[in-house]
Amino acid sequence: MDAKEWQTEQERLNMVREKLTARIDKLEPLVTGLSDQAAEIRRRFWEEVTVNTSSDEEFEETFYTIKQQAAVLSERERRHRLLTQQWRSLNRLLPSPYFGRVDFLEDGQSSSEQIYIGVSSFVDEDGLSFLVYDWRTPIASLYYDHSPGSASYDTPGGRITGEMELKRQYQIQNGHIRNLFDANVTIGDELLQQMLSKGADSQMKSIVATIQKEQNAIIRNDRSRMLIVQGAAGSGKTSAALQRVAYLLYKNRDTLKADQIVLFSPNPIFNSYVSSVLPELGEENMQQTTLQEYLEYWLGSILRLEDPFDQIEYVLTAQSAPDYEARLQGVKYKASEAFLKALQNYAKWLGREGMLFTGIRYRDRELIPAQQISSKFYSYDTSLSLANRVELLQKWLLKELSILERKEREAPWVKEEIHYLDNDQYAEVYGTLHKDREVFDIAERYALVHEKIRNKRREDEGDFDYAEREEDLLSQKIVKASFKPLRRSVKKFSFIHVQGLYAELFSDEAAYREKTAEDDIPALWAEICRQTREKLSRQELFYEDATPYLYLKELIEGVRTNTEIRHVFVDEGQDYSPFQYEYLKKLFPRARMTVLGDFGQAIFMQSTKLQGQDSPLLRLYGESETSLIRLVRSYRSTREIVEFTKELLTDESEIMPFERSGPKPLLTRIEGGENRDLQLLKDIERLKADGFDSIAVITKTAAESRTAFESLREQGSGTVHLITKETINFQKGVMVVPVYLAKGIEFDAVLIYDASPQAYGRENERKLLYTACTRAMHRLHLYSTGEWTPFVQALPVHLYENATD
Ligand SMILES: Nc1ncnc2c1ncn2[C@@H]1O[C@H](COP(=O)(O)OP(=O)(O)OP(=O)(O)O)[C@@H](O)[C@H]1O
Repeated sequence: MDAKEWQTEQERLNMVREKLTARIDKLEPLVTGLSDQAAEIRRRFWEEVTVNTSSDEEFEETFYTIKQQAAVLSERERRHRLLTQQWRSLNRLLPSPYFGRVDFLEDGQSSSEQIYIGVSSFVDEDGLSFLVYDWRTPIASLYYDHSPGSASYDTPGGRITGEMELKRQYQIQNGHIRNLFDANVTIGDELLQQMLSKGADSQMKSIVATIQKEQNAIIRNDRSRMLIVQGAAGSGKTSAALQRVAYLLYKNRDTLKADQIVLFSPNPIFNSYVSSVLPELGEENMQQTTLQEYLEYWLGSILRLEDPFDQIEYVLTAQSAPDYEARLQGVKYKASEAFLKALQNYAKWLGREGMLFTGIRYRDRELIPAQQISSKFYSYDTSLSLANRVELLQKWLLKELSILERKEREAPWVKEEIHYLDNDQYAEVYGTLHKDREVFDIAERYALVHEKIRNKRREDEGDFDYAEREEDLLSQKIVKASFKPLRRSVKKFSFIHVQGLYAELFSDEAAYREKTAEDDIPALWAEICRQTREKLSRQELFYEDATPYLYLKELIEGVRTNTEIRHVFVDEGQDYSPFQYEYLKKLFPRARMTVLGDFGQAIFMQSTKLQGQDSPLLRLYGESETSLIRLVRSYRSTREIVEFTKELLTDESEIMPFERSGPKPLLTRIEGGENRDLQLLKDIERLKADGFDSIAVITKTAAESRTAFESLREQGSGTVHLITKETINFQKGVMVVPVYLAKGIEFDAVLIYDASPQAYGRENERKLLYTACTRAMHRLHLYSTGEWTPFVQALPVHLYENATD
């Protein structure tokens, strides 16, 4: 780039910054002014209105003044919010107003337009000239999708075609151009190189300056009901998902709010890792949750739920347990669409027979026996759905309770209880009576007059018997309070014995076949039944049972839906079962779904394939409503690390490295665990000295993490942190972490604590090792105290270095 061009760019930058500063200066007093005004209105709110309720007119007057004051206040607050937003986005632009430029000559026009692209738009005083375009505007797509030459972009009014004459990228820091690149073929390889060679951070960063074409397609896809992204480790799936949220919020800013978008994340640390991307882009964060959190919310008060981490810990460590094989078969089966169908059939069967109810008990007696509830239930029209009949039943029960409640007022225990009431309760009843008395007095006066006229006393109106009325009211009160929990539990459907109904499914094979019309039953069904029932008898649920249990509960009680949510994002989507997807679809009937995942990292038993003919995800909304985008280029790791990790998988075609070089992965074999730990600590020190400050020692399981952590600490390392499933904040530093908790996260350097055949020997452990190794950005070390895992042994030797060589 010649100096003159650079100079021109710097001058333009100065001009834009001056205008930005001028606008900020102009806005600032308005922002503070409006805020003061709003505060003042709030402070003097009641001074401005005189409350007068002495007559209807005065009351009305007061009402309208309050309303008017509130309207003024809310208008001031709204304007304040808008101006503050503007002011914030201008301030965000100031240090680095844009990162890209394209010169575009639209067909039919005589001159080209220079389009500068930044994190938000900035329009000149004339209200027409865009000094900076928001990266989410249609025209900004040119920058991500095309190289110089013929180019086009889509607008709501149709496609605009033309010629891109220039594409330039900027690195601007505090108002100074640090770098300028003119891109030819793919955008910003150089800029991307620089971004990727930086160290890992405790927080994910936005990638708007270097979004790649395939990623842009994910971000801007707004046609499909279901968008599936199958992308290799480090290919930017999570990044694309977060920029997509920002895009959707921008594009639909009048109709979509951040809390109408929900992201299902793999674990709580991940939440903290990604939480700063959207605020960095000037948007509010969407809702973030884990499926476990959701399940806990609905089932946690009744049952103790196993979480997915305990499940995987069992799968990885309990191989020698006698019930191991059956448990694995159970996990797989309960994740399947076949089981979903079986539950649907079971619900139909229950519509005819077999419902289990819990009788309503009250003060040690059976108030409404289960048998009576059951007879009532099966007396309803069978053409009604199960849930509709349950709703009728609920109404009937509430009515029955009212009748029984009235009867109960006569019970001896109630009279007795009255004596033990405290003063407040008496006072309350007295207050009610007092009100009644006024009414009575008027009635009495009328009666006296009436009597005089007619000259006879009416017989039906006796004197108001306070004592009797008082007692009535008190017993009413006492009984009502004692019936309250019954009503509440009826409202919560506790008259249905869901636990029993779920357990019934697992009684024996013949019964299961009959109730579910299922014929493809796992071989070890008897053992699966025993395990499930035993767990339930302890008021506990396996992780694989939680979603099906909730599903059955909803088939009976009526489906819970959330119609507010418009977009559901599922990250690490390969780790959810087909069953769980069906559930999510039902739960969010008005939402579009974006699922991002990598089948190469499917380390849980209940995984789902994201692509291919047999992918249940393609069927979820039907193929015509579904788009699939594949990402194969890995941006996270160096070429050497990608080449190594890619060979760990059997299907190699799915990852391509990005051209960034570093040392080959280093294999260190050393006798004795203690020596290994010492060596590992030495290596950590060296890595730190090389400037890497996010270093992870990755183990297969949580149990192994704890042992490694203790041992490293004993060897004298005080600065190592242990990451457990309870950890919610992700911080830089040296950490020991089980692989399944490192999902979605990255580190400068990864040290695989034990790469022996004992740790990673079975086929289902291949993906664990792959997932662990793909967390590394710049350095990857593997350690073993004996043999190497067969997955490493099978690698061509030129892919790694040996520490002992
Ligand atoms: N277009 C891009 N420009 C700059 N950096 C990028 C880009 N795409 C991805 N990255 C970087 O690559 C790394 C991996 O991205 P990300 O975590 O989104 O990948 P992923 O596909 O979700 O990975 P995984 O499946 O392994 O969790 C991050 O550091 C991210 O910032």
